[in-house]
Amino acid sequence: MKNIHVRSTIQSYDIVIGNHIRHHIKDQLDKNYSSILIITDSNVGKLYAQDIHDGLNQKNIFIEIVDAGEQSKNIETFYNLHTKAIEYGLDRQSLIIALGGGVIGDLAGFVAATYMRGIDFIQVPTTLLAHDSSVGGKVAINHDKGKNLIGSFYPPVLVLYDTDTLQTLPPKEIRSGYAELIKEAMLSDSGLWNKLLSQHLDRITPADLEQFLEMGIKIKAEIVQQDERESGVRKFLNLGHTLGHAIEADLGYGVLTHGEAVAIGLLFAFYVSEQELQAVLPIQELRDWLKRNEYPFLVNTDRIDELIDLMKRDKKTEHNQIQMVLLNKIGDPVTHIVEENKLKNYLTSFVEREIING
Ligand SMILES: NC(=O)c1ccc[n+]([C@@H]2O[C@H](COP(=O)([O-])OP(=O)(O)OC[C@H]3O[C@@H](n4cnc5c(N)ncnc54)[C@H](O)[C@@H]3O)[C@@H](O)[C@H]2O)c1
Ligand SMILES: O=C(O)C(=O)C[C@@H](O)[C@H](O)[C@H](O)COP(=O)(O)O
Ligand SMILES: [Zn+2]
Repeated sequence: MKNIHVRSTIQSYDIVIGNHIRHHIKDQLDKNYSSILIITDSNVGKLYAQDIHDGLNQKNIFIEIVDAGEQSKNIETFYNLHTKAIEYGLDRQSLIIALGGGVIGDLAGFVAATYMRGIDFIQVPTTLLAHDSSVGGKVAINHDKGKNLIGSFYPPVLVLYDTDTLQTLPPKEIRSGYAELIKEAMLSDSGLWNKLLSQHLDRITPADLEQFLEMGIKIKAEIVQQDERESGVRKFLNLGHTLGHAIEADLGYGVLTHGEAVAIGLLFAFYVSEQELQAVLPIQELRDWLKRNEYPFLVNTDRIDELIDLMKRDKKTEHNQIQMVLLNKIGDPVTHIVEENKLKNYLTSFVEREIING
């Protein structure tokens, strides 16, 4: 079992990583909660909700199951969960457990952040992608006009990462989580980039995945500890997301996974870095790796204007100026204002080069 401590100005917490630790969640609680609401989704609930329930070994445990998928990160599901919390009689000494991937972590975390102005919550991540989403305290739901536009910074009291649950994760979701690992690798000079790109996802071992997941968590934790509320270096964690989020909203939430959309965004960030910063980057290596590993290159090619509008609504936009995270080289990110007309030209030629002719 490994323990990574995350310092927070709001609420510091531990990330406990281990195999089969979901059965022993009670050992990690340092409070006596009046009641516990486990929020999970229709896939994860079937597999792991009972284990968590039994591992808690107390009275007043409730389970709420939402439909699996990105569409559940919406205002209606959020409201319904509040209704359930009220009906179950949750009070300020109650706990919410987010059991699932990033959708559940973001959704249940935002319910916890807002129920009675905030009650404790624990992240029990079950996807590879959640090495990113369960750390750092960003919780949110989507709006039709953009990703995560309604949310808060609200850290969990604990992250309990049972890596055994990754065994049941479909290959598509491994691919999705791996894209966020590649993002973290681009931000760091830890050697993770070479390690990740030397793998093929069909042949990756659980031990390798666990090692990468831990490295990803450490890179993320290091950044959020320096800038919890994203006024500076935390923006780097948004590498690939200016376009990635726009693609997700434009295609309709859930058409691509978050990681698949971010992967396209990462390639675009390389492309814009070459144009704007004259950076020399391993763009060919990334493109080839993504193709070899069957990442879908899907963008509505006739909706460039709509994509630019969505990119303008990105949370990094200030005074109407679009800000992207670019790279001078691997391990050397910068935030950079990209003028709108130039961005439109870059996106048009990127789409022609990578999506239409790719
Ligand atoms: N808060 C943050 O800092 C942050 C960071 C990155 C991403 N995100 C958000 O995370 C979300 C994506 O998270 P995700 O990729 O984990 O998606 P997800 O939660 O939808 O999970 C992906 C799919 O895998 C299934 N699943 C989950 N765990 C499983 C398991 N162990 N076995 C079998 N099936 C399992 C789910 O039911 C779902 O169908 C997006 O909404 C994204 O915006 C948030
Ligand atoms: O933790 C962060 O900060 C990130 O940007 C991590 C991203 O991978 C994640 O998708 C996050 O939810 C995006 O945040 P947003 O503020 O752009 O919605
Ligand atoms: Zn992300």
